[in-house]
Amino acid sequence: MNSVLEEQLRRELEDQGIFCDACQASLLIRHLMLVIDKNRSMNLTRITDPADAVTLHVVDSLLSLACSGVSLSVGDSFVDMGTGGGFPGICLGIMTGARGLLVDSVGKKVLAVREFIDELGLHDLSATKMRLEELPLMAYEPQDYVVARAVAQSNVLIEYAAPLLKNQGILILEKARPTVDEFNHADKAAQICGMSLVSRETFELRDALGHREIILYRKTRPSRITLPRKVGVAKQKPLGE
Ligand SMILES: C[S@@+](CC[C@H](N)C(=O)[O-])C[C@H]1O[C@@H](n2cnc3c(N)ncnc32)[C@H](O)[C@@H]1O
Repeated sequence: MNSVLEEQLRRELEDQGIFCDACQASLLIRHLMLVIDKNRSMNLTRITDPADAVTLHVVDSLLSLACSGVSLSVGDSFVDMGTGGGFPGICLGIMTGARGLLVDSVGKKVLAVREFIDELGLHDLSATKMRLEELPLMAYEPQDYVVARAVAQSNVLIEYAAPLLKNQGILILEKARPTVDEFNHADKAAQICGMSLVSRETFELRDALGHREIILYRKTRPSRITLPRKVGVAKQKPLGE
């Protein structure tokens, strides 16, 4: 079963221009199977058909690696904001060897992600239970990359990410179909938070399973406001709206 899924995964990633070796494919599918298994006792995903989950979770989590503005690799650091069952953080860690901190406010999800990390032997990844607004107040080093998939509107994510990134650090947003309004709000929030748009690339998942956009922002200057704002304010009074 796993070997069929590994082949499917490698083929679909290759179609997106992403090379995945046999060892990486094996780890990525083992993570997916751990998620599907854990999903029997807690809510991590609605997608439980393994072949669909390969596309909609694993391939989807890795599309940013096809973007020319992303060169995440060993020695780089990243934060996965709102990791859920480890998407995209565990997938990116397996594919790149980068040092990742996977963050979620739900303790049960973080415990599950820690189990997955231990089981897969991913020593460069760790998971912590925290609100994203509180993360910059902890003594974490400024990050090379911050990523988020399916967590909040782009302007909110830009506000969460700005104080986590080092100068020239990159924010990777994975979106289905952002509206013109969402994009305009993000643009204004980026100006306030000291971020600049780098690129916006579109991808199609196999068999019309989904249209995706990977939007990159770069931290280029200090924020015009003090960040982070208090917990909850980013969503209650979103920047740029
Ligand atoms: C829809 S899930 C997506 C999970 C995962 N990124 C994925 O693509 O499967 C959104 C996750 O973000 C987390 N989240 C949302 N807002 C958060 C915040 N302010 N701080 C920490 N985690 C947050 C939620 O607990 C949830 O696990």
